Amino acid sequence: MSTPDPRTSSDPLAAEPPAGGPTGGPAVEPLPLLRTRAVDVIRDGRHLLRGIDLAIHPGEHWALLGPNGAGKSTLLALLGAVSHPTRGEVDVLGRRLGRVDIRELRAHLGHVNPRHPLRSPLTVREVVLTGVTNTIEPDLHRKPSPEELDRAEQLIDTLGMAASAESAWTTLSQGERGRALIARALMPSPRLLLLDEPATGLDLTARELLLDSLDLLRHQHPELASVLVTHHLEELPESTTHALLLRGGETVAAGPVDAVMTTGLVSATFGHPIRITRHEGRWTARAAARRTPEA
Ligand SMILES: Nc1ncnc2c1ncn2[C@@H]1O[C@H](COP(=O)(O)OP(=O)(O)OP(=O)(O)O)[C@@H](O)[C@H]1O
Repeated sequence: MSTPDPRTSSDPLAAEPPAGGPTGGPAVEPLPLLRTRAVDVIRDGRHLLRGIDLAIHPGEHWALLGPNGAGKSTLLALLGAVSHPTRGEVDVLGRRLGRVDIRELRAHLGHVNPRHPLRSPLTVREVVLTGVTNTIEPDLHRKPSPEELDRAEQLIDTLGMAASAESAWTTLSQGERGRALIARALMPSPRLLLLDEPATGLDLTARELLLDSLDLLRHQHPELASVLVTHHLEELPESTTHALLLRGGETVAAGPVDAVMTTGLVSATFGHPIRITRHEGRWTARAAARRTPEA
């Protein structure tokens, strides 16, 4: 099979987006990196997802929000080519799930699993370098190239881990591990980064460092797209562009973040009156007062 020319190909697996605009002919709407159409997931006779339609383009940063059991992890598993839909279509990087080797697809996705099963005392740098081979332990038969070492250093710096590059994994805090895992997931230059509740269990400083790092990363890599799953609006980086609200396996709303993250739609999603405010780019959610306390 011949390799498509990344300068002319519209293949989202290609390293660069197709040319367009003033120097490359008429601007073309980039192909979505992820697309789902009328997706249902049924397991053990239960509808876990129903009628999910979604398109995620380069440069978009989606929040996937919903209460416990809404189907967020089930949807992320489809987007990460980890599982297949029961009905409907899922295109990941232009490839239809069910028609391609999903292991090949996964190599182009940065999937951050907060339950990374590493037990040995590798350093942060060594853990980040395992992203090249997407293995838990280093491949002892393979020496990292100077370019890979440089990239690891840059990512460690972007994720705010330069001072801990030599620290052993086993001694890291949960927040430090989270940031190291994002750097690891970015080693193969994925077009898409999937983050499953990256801020869960972090203290305030660790959460803010993580969110700052994500903002910086998105600024430095404008073509990257991402999907971040959370229950908490406070855990969303300022650079979030879009949101999908899920309840009971169905979409409540999906689209640009300011149109979706509203008091009415978030309240409907969580089944509770919740007041949303956005201040200096970040969101807060508070239960709306249902009655005035008696004097
Ligand atoms: N293999 C399965 N068979 C049957 N039910 C399942 C299966 N996997 C998940 N579920 C159920 O599907 C529903 C959605 O689960 P999912 O983990 O996707 O939700 P979630 O939004 O990620 O929840 P949480 O916020 O609690 O992590 C849950 O009720 C869960 O119990």
